[in-house]
Order: sequence, then C-alpha cells, then structure tokens
Amino acid sequence: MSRGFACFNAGSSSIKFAVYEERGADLVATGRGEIDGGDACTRLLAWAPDGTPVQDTALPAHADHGAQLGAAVEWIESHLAPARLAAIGHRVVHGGNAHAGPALVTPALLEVLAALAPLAPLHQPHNLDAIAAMAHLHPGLPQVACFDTAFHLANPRVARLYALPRALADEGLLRYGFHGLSYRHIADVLPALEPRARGRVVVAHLGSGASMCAMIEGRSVATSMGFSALDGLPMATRCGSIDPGLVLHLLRSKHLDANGLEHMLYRDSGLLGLSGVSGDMRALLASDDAAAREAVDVFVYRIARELGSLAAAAGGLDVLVFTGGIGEHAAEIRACVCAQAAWLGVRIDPDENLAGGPRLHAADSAVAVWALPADEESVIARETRAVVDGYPS
Ligand SMILES: Nc1ncnc2c1ncn2[C@@H]1O[C@H](COP(=O)(O)OP(=O)(O)O)[C@@H](O)[C@H]1O
Ligand SMILES: CC(=O)OP(=O)(O)O
Ligand SMILES: [Mg+2]
Repeated sequence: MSRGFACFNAGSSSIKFAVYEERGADLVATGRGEIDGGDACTRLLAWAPDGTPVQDTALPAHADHGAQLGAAVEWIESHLAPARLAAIGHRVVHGGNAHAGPALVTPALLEVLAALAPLAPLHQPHNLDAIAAMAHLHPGLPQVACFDTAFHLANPRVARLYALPRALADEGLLRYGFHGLSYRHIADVLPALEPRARGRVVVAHLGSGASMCAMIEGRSVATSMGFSALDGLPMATRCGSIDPGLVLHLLRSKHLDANGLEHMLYRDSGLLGLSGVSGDMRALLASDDAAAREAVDVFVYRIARELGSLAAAAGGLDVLVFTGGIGEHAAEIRACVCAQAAWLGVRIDPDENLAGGPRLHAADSAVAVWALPADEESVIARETRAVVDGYPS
C-alpha cells in the first residue's frame, strides 16, 4: 500500500490542507482544501488535483480551531485511499536560529517552538494547536515541523543584524524572515519556466500576510520581514514597517500596554486599519470609498519601494515573481506595481496580465515577470517525507 502524507498550513484566519500520495519517487497531490473564515460563516472548501471544486460545506458558526481541524482531518481520511497515512507535516512559521531545515516533532521541540509564539502571535499558536490536535487523533504517527524561517537562515550577516547593542544580536534578536516555504516552492518551480531563474530574482508573496524576498541562485539573500512577521509590507491587518519612535509615542501617549499595542499593530492596522473598510483586497478593489483606494495605493507604493531595496540587495533584477492570493489573482495590483517599477526595466503585457499569465513580461522587458500560485503544501509534503525517511531535504 502506498504512503500518504497530510499537510497542514494553519494560519490566523484560514487552515489550508492537502493530501499527497507517494507514487514511486514522486509525491502526487490527491486533494487539497481550506477552511476559511468569518465566524458567521466558516466553510470547508476542497478541490480535486485539477482544481475542480469537490466540496463546499458550511461548518457550525461556533466551530473553534479544534473543531475546524477535526473537519479537515475527516476530509483527509476520507480521501486518502488507497494510500495509508504515513506522517503529518505542518507549516510552523518560526523555527528560531536552530532550524535551517524541517524537524521531527518531539516534546523537546514543542517546548522550543512554544517559546517563539510571542514573535508570531497570529501564527505560531495555531501551528502548534494543529500539531497537538493531530497527536491526539493519531498518537504515534510521526509529525514534522516545516519552518518559514529556515529558507532565510543563511542570509548574509549584514542582512540579519539590527543596529542595536551587540549583546541583543547574540541573544537572537535578529532578522529572521517568513513565508520561506512559499519562496522555496517558487525557487523549485521557476527554473523549468524561466532561463534566468538562477539570477537575481525578487518574489513578492502577497496574501493576508505579505512579504518579499530577494534570491540569487535560488537562495534567499534578503527579505522584507524581520524579527517578527509584523515587519516590511503593510498586510491585511498588520502595519508592516513603522518608525520605532512611533511605537514609543503610542505607548506613552495612548496609554496602551504591550498587549493593547500588539492588538493594534497586528490586528487593527494594515489595509483594514487604513481603509476602515476591510483587510480583504477583493473588497478594497471593489469599493469606491476614498480611504479604500488610498489603502490600495499605500500597499502598491510600499511594494514598489521594497522592490528597489531588494534589487539593491541582489545587485540588480532579472526576474520578478508575484505569488500569494493577491499576487496570483489581482491583475490591477500587479499592473500598478509594475508601472512603478518601469525604472528597473519592468514592462508587462497588459493582456497577459489580465489573463493571469503565468508569463507577464512584454517582449521588450529587461526583467522577466511571472505570476505563480503559492504552494506551501507541496514543500511541506516533500520535507515531511524526507524527515521520516531520515534524509535531509
Ligand atoms: N481575485 C482576487 N483579487 C484580488 N485579491 C484576491 C483575489 N483572490 C484572493 N485575493 C486576496 O488574497 C488574499 C488572501 O491570500 P492568501 O495567500 O490566500 O492568504 P493567506 O495569507 O491567508 O494564505 C486576500 O486579501 C484576498 O482578498
Ligand atoms: C508569516 C505570515 O504572515 O503568514 P501568512 O501570510 O500565512 O499570514
Ligand atoms: Mg498564506
């Protein structure tokens, strides 16, 4: 009987999951799904490997994270046959400095990962909840933690250091970067599409969380997120980079304590905070509210600025890739970013862009431009198999 691998990508507002079956050396996706949701209407959506929707079920409004995970597991188990579940892989956003690759889950590892939760409060607790729920449902089945941070761990030291007292860096107060599983996926698939894939590449992962990464030879050299997943671009509800002087001012003048400030910066800011309308890009693009338009403008402006910064880190720009829900689907955002990147030689074909690509660049573009789906789950599946088989991935 072939081996099956279940993959979880548990985020702040959604749980993505996928099932892979081992066929010889290959891992083949046999189904994927997502539990998305507003409290009023939490839905389990699932798709066949060719993208055909196969399920759209409303879960009870009161379904908590545990109940949502249970629904995902039920779906996975009913779609495993003829494979048998061999291991479960999880996206864990923060692995700290100790993990340059995936790791088998052990009680000692869970302790280390729990201590990192304050650095990624929208993610790490959900990731660890998913591991605990699976340990309860499948005691004894190997589980593997696949880290967002691992892809960036080899960034040059100058890219990782903050200009703070040196002892703090020795304690681990460094830039880490996130979305590493998504960047690894792009690094893996790009060479088959793009002749300059091993050159100077910037990837924009634009989803609810958003970051950008500069790569050379398929390896991260710099990224927009830092010590926490709050840094860099503005996101659905996170502020992105702000002046630390502003944080001090807010603490003093608004009588906020650390928890209140954390709530403001992680949950009430970003596109939601700026627009007062929504953190969802679809809603902002459909809105005729001036503040919604301004939020979109700020998002685009900050991506364009970050692109210049990352091109500087890479020593130029050969390839630009858009990925994540916004990067893959929002042609208007891609068009606006590329218009602001014309100085770098970026030219896209408007028809290709509207059609979703994947190849977007015009014939006279100095920079290749692609829109590619994010697929963190395929990386989780591969890393999970490698760990249970005892191979480094
Ligand atoms: N067709 C679309 N047009 C614009 N934005 C879209 C579209 N489809 C999805 N998005 C946006 O993608 C974001 C979610 O991206 P995703 O990568 O799924 O997020 P997550 O970070 O939760 O994994 C949301 O802001 C959503 O509005
Ligand atoms: C790290 C991060 O922001 O992840 P996500 O985009 O899944 O929220
Ligand atoms: Mg995501």
